[in-house]
Amino acid sequence: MHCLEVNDLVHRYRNGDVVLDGVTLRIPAGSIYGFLGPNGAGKTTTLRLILGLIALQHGAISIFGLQLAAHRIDILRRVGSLIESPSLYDHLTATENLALLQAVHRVDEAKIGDVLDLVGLAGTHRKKVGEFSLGMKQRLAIAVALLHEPELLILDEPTNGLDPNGIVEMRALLTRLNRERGLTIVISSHLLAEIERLATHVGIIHRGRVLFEGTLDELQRRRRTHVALATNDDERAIALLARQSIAATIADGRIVMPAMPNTAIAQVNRRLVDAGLDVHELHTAGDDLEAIFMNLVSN
Ligand SMILES: Nc1ncnc2c1ncn2[C@@H]1O[C@H](COP(=O)(O)OP(=O)(O)OP(=O)(O)O)[C@@H](O)[C@H]1O
Repeated sequence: MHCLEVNDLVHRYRNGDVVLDGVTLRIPAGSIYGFLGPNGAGKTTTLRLILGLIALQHGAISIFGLQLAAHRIDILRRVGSLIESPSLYDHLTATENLALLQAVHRVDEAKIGDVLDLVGLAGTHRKKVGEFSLGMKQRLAIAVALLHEPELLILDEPTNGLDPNGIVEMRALLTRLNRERGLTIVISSHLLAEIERLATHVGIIHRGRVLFEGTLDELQRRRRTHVALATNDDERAIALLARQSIAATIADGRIVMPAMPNTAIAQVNRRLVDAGLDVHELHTAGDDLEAIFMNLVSN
């Protein structure tokens, strides 16, 4: 069952070019869906349309099997989101911030403690949000999004600006929400590495068009691999490899060779070492997001 279906969205900002050009997405219930694309690809615009924050110009959106256009209020009551910067009051504590929204959503007061526990902010007590780290603020923003117990959580680049520790915490939180509460999560990002560690499904958007949609496994299968090598004399190494008919080039300070089986990699290593070279690094690596885009676009 799809929790969210987006069909043929076309969007153009006033006096601007087309920024979404037929975007169709299928987000399975219970998935963590990574919505990937470089800056300016159209991720935020798509998410704004899904949340009814900007007017739909063309196409259709259905959430929980209901058309957004006809059931907007009922649907959005069941959706939590974090898009753009969260509106939090710096001079209030986490509990006080949530208490304001508790009144708006008319949820039980006990829910405040629940969501603070869930995002790991239960111990902040009298600390004002103005004194929070960025990671704590982001987690509080997620607590805000969770207060009314949504079934679908939509997050636009929630790890932007977080340090590595904050990113790890955010990933752990989202995985827990998905596994323990069965929440469907859509998370946008421009970082493949981030999505790879988190998502079950992936949609890749580039210049307003969806280039790929499928499971993470399907994406990995499309990902071309290569062998990366670093030595103390890369030019000599390339010459030695050429003699074995291995086409090697230098990219990003490393020698890059076509993918090969482990036995062939071991043989390359042996030949280089026998020739007196020091091998600092030798491993199989996958394309990065940029290379995946190039591959998808050129296909
Ligand atoms: N309010 C706006 N008015 C005019 N153009 C806009 C507006 N918002 C976004 N755009 C343009 O629409 C295109 C898509 O932007 P969008 O923010 O949806 O992309 P994105 O994938 O979320 O990128 P980023 O990661 O940089 O936020 C960009 O070219 C952007 O300049």
